[in-house]
Amino acid sequence: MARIDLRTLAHSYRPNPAGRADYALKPMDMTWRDGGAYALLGPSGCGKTTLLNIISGLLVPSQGQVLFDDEDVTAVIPEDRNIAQVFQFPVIYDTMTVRQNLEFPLRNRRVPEPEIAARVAEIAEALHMTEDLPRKARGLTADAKQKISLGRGLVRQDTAAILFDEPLTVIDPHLKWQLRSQLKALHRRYDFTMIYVTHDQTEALTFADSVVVMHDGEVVQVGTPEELFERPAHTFVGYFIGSPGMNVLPCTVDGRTARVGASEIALARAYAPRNGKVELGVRPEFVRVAPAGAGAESGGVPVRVTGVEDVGRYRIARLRLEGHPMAAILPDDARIDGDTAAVSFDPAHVNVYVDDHRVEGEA
Ligand SMILES: Nc1ncnc2c1ncn2[C@@H]1O[C@H](COP(=O)(O)OP(=O)(O)OP(=O)(O)O)[C@@H](O)[C@H]1O
Repeated sequence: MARIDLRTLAHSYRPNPAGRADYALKPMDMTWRDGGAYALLGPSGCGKTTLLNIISGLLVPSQGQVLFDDEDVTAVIPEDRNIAQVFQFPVIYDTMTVRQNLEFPLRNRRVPEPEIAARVAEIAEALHMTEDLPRKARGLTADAKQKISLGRGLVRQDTAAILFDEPLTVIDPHLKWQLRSQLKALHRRYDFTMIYVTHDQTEALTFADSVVVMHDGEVVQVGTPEELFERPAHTFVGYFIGSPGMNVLPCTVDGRTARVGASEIALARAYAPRNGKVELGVRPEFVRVAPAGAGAESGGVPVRVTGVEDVGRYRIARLRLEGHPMAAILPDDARIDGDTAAVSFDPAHVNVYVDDHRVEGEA
């Protein structure tokens, strides 16, 4: 497996790109650690597949370099890059047996026969496919066929990295979590460098040690699931991760106080007044809702209650603070009477953003 470095990489599908908006990938520098399990997460059209195809060599970037263990492979064709790629839909040989399908990538590399047999048995066992080995692929379900694709991606030991492009899209939801944990177990066992593309936050957060969040052609944060939750580096990460996403409220800051309209909110750190678009971000999990009137002395600010939704695992209060919509997750025993209430925020979990980027305050 290899470490992958992207140096001032950018890509435009246009022949003569004029400005940033013409780039599907804006200039980026990034390192993918050898043996890392990464999820590449972002909404449709943010550039995930473009980035993956540049790493695999299916696409040559308009600028910058791709390095595998310090070797520049930007101009190297996919076959010579030693990358395994698993796509959304099964890529297998229907007329071959499952065993032959799994053996194929190894035969191609002239791996000795005893090694092929051992490796295929190991991967089939890890994917719970041992009994299917003698069967023709043609007669299998879509799920089983995609498992063969995963197996073909995982079977080689000499790949620089394994790239997965939304590989569980066609898989039955019941099987999804099972396959995800099998992939994770295989990662622990073999230490593959894995990049797993998805637009599904649950899939990303359960699979990866490190999540790379993309938005509009840019990597806006690389972090552990906890970091993305606790300290979203960009307001987009706040919206995109979490359900409901982070509340983002326009404010001004001065010292340890943020002001949203006439309401004052305490901050854990001190901030100099800032120009530009200043906002505070607080997750619905860190908003406490109290009866109206639990006001100034307890740090609460008045809100209007526009609704309470029961989503099964918890209830969500929909509120308006100085006219701005926001949400709070309610503990089981919380009661809301009428259409007004007071909210307070846990200062340690209030983030401040300037022009969408998180800024650090002074201790
Ligand atoms: N071959 C192409 N020619 C021109 N534009 C393209 C091409 N492929 C992708 N794009 C554009 O580049 C941008 C990024 O697309 P990309 O497929 O990389 O996004 P994605 O995050 O993988 O989306 P999805 O999850 O829908 O696959 C989009 O605006 C898309 O329309």
